[in-house]
Amino acid sequence: MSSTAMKEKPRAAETAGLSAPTVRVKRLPQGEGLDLPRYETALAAGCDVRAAVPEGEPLVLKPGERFMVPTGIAIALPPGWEAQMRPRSGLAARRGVTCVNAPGTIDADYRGELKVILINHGAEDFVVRRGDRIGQLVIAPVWQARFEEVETLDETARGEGGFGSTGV
Ligand SMILES: O=c1ccn([C@H]2C[C@H](O)[C@@H](COP(=O)(O)OP(=O)(O)OP(=O)(O)O)O2)c(=O)[nH]1
Repeated sequence: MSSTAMKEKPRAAETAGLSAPTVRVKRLPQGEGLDLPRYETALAAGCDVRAAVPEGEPLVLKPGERFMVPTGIAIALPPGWEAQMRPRSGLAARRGVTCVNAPGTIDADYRGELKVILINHGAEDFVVRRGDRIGQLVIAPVWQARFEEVETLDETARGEGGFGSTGV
């Protein structure tokens, strides 16, 4: 990371009228020695997470295979925030490797190890080595709504149209 990125205080959330949350990160034994998530550029939205597969024991994802890759970290988000586990576009574009469940949802009350559920949509084996950057975390505010059961919903111009109803 550039030292400029480190010195600048987080700005994007402040633009939206919120102050940046503090996310507590716990390094798990299998994450020993790996870099913790960090923003690589001043206004990056995501922080890369790394594969905590054992040293010298790379994981091989054959075409079509998927695997829940450990990251060696657990986090505590403050209430009202979520983390999204998203694919890295470079891996997607170059290798066809993405997250099956993108964006993965990390709940504020989850304390287990973060995992990246990778799938290899490419035509070649994809090798994951210890420390490889396999996904990125985006921290975002989230609401818990009140759900209210009703008999009828208000009418709209769209009505029940969806799934391409407006054409291509
Ligand atoms: O890509 C992901 C998605 C989820 N999780 C963790 C954090 C999240 O809080 C927990 C549960 O995820 P989710 O709610 O999507 O899973 P579920 O299948 O609905 O399981 P549960 O019944 O445990 O909520 O799993 C990850 O580590 N990586």
